[in-house]
Amino acid sequence: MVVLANPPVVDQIPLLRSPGPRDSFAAVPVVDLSSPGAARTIVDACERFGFFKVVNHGVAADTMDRAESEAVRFFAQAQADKDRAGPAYPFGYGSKRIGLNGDMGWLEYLLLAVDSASLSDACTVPAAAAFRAALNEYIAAVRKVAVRVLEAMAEGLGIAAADALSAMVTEQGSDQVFRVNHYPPCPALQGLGCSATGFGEHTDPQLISVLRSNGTSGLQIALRDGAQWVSVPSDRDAFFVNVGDSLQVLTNGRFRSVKHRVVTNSLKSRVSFIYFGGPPLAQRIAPLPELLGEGEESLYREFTWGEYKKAAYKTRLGDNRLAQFEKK
Ligand SMILES: C=C1C[C@]23C[C@@]1(O)CC[C@H]2[C@@]12CC[C@H](O)[C@@](C)(C(=O)O1)[C@H]2[C@@H]3C(=O)O
Ligand SMILES: O=C(O)CCC(=O)C(=O)O
Ligand SMILES: [Fe+2]
Repeated sequence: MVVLANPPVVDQIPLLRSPGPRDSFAAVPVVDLSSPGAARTIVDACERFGFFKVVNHGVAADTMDRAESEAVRFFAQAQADKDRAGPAYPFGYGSKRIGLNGDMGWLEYLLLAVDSASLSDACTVPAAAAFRAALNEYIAAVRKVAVRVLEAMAEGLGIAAADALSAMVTEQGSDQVFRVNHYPPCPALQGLGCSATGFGEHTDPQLISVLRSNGTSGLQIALRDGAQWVSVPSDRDAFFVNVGDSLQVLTNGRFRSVKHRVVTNSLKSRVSFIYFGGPPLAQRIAPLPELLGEGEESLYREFTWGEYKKAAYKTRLGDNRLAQFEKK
C-alpha cells in the first residue's frame, strides 16, 4: 500500500475527506425569530440536533458587512503586522495553533474578550478604530440575538422566569468570548478528494454560540448519534446557533451540545464570527430545578463555570470534556 504524505503546505494539519453533494444537511432547522412559534421550533431543534439556523433576526446587513470587510482588511495585512496582534492567549491573533494542547487547523483568527456588550477595554486587539467600531456594533447586535434565543428556549422549556438562561450571559462578570476566524483557501489539495481541517471536531463549552459566516461553506455538524457528518449550507444573511456543553447540563441532557468542525474550501476563503455566551466564573452549572422531573437526578456532578473552563483548557479540541463531570 502506498501511503501519501500530506503536501508540505498542510504538514501537521489533519486531512478530511472532501464533502460531496450527498453530505449536505438540507434539513437544517430554520427558526424565524419574528414568529410566535419560534420557542417551540428552537426547543425541538435543540433536542434533535443541538443546532439551528436563525432568520428574521433583525440585525442589519450593513452591520454584518462592515464587520466582515474590516476583518478581511485585517487578515490581508502582512504576516509580521498580524503577528504583532498576537499571541492568541489569553486574547489576540493566532495562526494554525488552536488552544494550548497541540491542536492545529488551517486558519488564522482573533480571540477577543467581551465585556457587557462590546470588546473589553483590557483587550487592546484589534487596535484599528474602524475595526473595533465595526466589531462593537456587531457584538452588540449578535448578543441581542443570543438573548432572544435564550429567552425563547426558556419559554419553550416552560420555565417561569423568562431570563433564567439569558441572565447567565448578560449579568455582570459573564464570560463572553468573540472569535473571528479566517480560513484561507487551500488550493494544494484541490482534486485530491480531501480537504484540510480548518477547525477540528469539538463541542463548545459555553451555553450557546452564535455564528455568522461570509457565504463560504465549510461548517459541518455531527448528527445526534455522531456517526454521520453533514455539511451546513452557508447563508451569510442568517445566524447559526450551537448548543454548548453548559446548556446540555442546565437541561440535564435534554438539549445536546453539538459536535461540529470546519473543513477548508480549496478555492474560497471563509470568514466567520462566533459569539460564545458563557456565564460568570462563579455560576453553578447544574440542571434547572424546573426541568427535573419527580425523582429525576442530575446526570452530572456539580461544578462552576470557572471549574469547567479550567478543565476544558487542559483538554484537546476533540475530547469529550463533559465526560469527567458525568455521574458514573
Ligand atoms: C483545544 C482547545 C481550544 C479551546 C480550548 C480547548 O482547550 C478546548 C475548547 C476549545 C474552545 C472551542 C470553542 C471556542 O472556539 C473556544 C474559544 C472555547 O471557549 O473553547 C475554544 C478554545 C480556544 O480556542 O482557546
Ligand atoms: O469558524 C467557524 O465557522 C466555526 C468555528 C468554531 O466552531 C469555533 O470557533 O468554536
Ligand atoms: Fe465551535
